[in-house]
Formats: sequence, structure tokens, C-alpha cells
Amino acid sequence: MKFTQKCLGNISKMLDFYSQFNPSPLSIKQFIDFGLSACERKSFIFLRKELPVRLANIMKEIHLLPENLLNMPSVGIVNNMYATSFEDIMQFEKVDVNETTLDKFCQTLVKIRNRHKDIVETMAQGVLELKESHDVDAQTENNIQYFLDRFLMSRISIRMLINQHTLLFGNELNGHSRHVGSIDPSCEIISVVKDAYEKARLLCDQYYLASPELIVQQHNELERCSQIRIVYVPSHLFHMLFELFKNSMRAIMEHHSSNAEYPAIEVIVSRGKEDICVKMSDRGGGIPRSQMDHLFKYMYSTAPRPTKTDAHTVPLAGYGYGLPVSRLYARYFHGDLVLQSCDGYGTDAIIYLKALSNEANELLPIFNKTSSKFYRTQV
Ligand SMILES: O=C(O)CCCOc1c(F)cc(-c2c(C(=O)NCc3ccc(C(=O)O)cc3)noc2-c2cc(Cl)c(O)cc2O)cc1F
Repeated sequence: MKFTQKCLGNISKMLDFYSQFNPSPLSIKQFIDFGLSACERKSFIFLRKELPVRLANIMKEIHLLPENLLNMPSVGIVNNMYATSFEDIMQFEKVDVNETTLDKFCQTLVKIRNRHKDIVETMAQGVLELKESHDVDAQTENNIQYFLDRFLMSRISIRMLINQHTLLFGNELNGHSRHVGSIDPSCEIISVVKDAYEKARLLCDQYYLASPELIVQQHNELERCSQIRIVYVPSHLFHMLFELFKNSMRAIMEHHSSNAEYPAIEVIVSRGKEDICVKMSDRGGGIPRSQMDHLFKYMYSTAPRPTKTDAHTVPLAGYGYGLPVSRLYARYFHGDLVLQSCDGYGTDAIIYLKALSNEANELLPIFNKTSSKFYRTQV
């Protein structure tokens, strides 16, 4: 069914209302402080407004997408999912706060999280449908890059709010007693590095029957001899590191395919006054400077879906969104992920994280005249 015919029903008025508000970014410190006081009613009151604001902001942006993309079947599915989830939350807009509504709210959040769990793949399928059915000009490609960065960042932020509430107040056990929701107040970075390396090494050994070793060091400028720890979401850090290890291993194994020896991957974790950095260096042959930007492009990297059953699919290859999404995770709390490659030698990937939790604020896309203008006036 054409997108324009899709009936948004009575929610379009509420979408207009809630999209007038800017999302309210929270810092990791605020997440922790709130989580330690853990008041379910306050969380409910905050979320029953903030979740519709964040959903409405990104839904208004979906409606500004180029018609060609908007009418792709998979994009229609995503739009309907968001409309359904928006309606689910609207049920709680004016209800009395009691035990029953709090339990129902938690169940609704879990339902929404499950509904949206494959949205990245569904969106990637929509981009693939567009590539296969239309010529995509530079302006459309730019619009899609701009939109997907914002759409996927919005999704990270909505899942963060849902996870905090369901882990703090739902029946889910987060399995780590000291964690505050999904946040580890004392996340030991080197442990996450080693965990991500071992998981990527498993895939590498399965496909290449060998894998590069890991050399990891740390340099703590502030407290010389102690482990470098951060208040952070371990699953976000794992996601970034796992992606980078897969890419480094793929480059090393392909570049040294005729050798019996493989150069180790070197990781340095450093802590300064402002930043914590995780630098991953490999000798995988590197990429020409002219090709570097492609790695973060959704359109360029949208490869045909790797068939799950095809045993010969390179297990280190995904849908091509691994790197841009990893950079969004780094940027979500005002960090970054950058690549420096030396063609013919190897690649350094650096994850920058805010050392101080009060500076690690959510970076949220805001739907407004500026963002709308971007879709209309791209040259
Ligand atoms: O499918 C996915 O999701 C993973 C998508 C991603 O798949 C890639 C992948 F894992 C690794 C590389 C790659 C190459 C390569 O491949 N070099 C050989 C070549 C030589 C010439 C040219 C050229 O002329 O164009 C291009 C590459 N060299 O360094 C890296 C490299 C890339 C990243 Cl992001 C990293 O963190 C570490 C690395 O060592 C490229 C990928 F693209």
C-alpha cells in the first residue's frame, strides 16, 4: 500500500503535538543517580512523555524521506511499527498511576522493544529495495545517510530508556548486582576488550582456521598503576569492539592469506583528564584514503543479505551497517569512533569515550525546521 495512503488515523494530531517538544538528553550520571534512587512512579511519569516525544520526533522525519524510499515495502513496515508503538504508549497518557498501570507499562515497553528488535535489518532491506528498483542520485544518498544516522541514534536512545526502566523495575534480572540498569558504574575496559576479542576470534577461527593474537596494554595518566574503569554501558562498548575486531581480523587474514604467521592486533587503552581512548592497531594492509569514507556509508555498504544458511558466508561480514552503527554508539554519549588507515600497511581504529559521567550526555536528533530543511534543500 502506498505510504501516502497509509492512514495514520487519529495519531497524526498527537504526533504533531509531541513532535513540538525537543527530546530531553540525559547524562550517564543522571541515569546512575536516578537508578540509585529508583522510583518507578517518577520513571513512568518521565517516560510516558519522553518516549512519545522521541518517537514523534523521528516519525516526523520518516515522513520527510524521499518518496522512492518511503514507498519501499520495508520502510512501510518500519513506519507502521513506530505508529503502533506510539499508540501503545499513548494508552498511558492520562491514566492514574497505580500498581496495575505500572506493571502494564513495563509489559508494554518489553512488547515495544521486541517489536523493534530487527528494525536495523528491516531498514537495510528497505535501502536495498530502493537500490534494486531505482537509480539513487547523490542527493538521495546524502538524505539517506543523514536520516539513517539520526534514525539509528534515536533508536539507540529509545532502547536505552526502555532498558533502564525494565531492568530497574521489571522482572528482568540484569545478572550483575552492581549494575544500575544497563550501566556498569565501574566497567573495566580491558575485560570488555578481551571478551570482544575472544568472541570475534571464534568466528575468525571457524572461517579462516586461524586468527591473529591480541596484545593489550593500558596507560592510566591519572592513576598510574590501577585498571582503567569507566561508568558506561558495557553492551555498547562490546558492540563497538566486536565490530572493530572482526574488521581487523578480516583484513589481517585476507592480507596475509599466503602466510603461516599473522601479525597480532595491538590494543592500547589510555585515560586522560577528559577522554578514555581505546586504540586498535592492525597490520591488515590498510585501505586507500579514497575508499575510507565508503566504510561509514549505509548506501555503499548495503550488501545483499548474508544468507543465514549459507555456510560459506564470510562470518565476519554483516549487513554493512556494523561500522556506522558502532560510531553511533560511540557518539551517543558524546564520544566518537575514528579510523586512520595506512594503505599497504594497516589500520588504526580509535574509540573515544568521555572519562567523566557528567559530561557523557546523550546526543539526540531533534526534529525541527533545520532538520526538515536539510531534506528539502540538499544540493
Ligand atoms: O560486512 C560488514 O559489515 C563489514 C564491512 C567492513 O569490511 C571490511 C573489513 F572488515 C576490513 C577492511 C579493511 C581493509 C581492506 O579490506 N583492505 C583491502 C582493500 C584494498 C583496496 C581497496 C580498494 O581499493 O577499494 C579496499 C580494500 N584494510 O583495513 C581494513 C580495516 C577496516 C576497518 Cl573498519 C577496521 O576497523 C580495521 C581494518 O583493518 C575493509 C572492509 F570493508
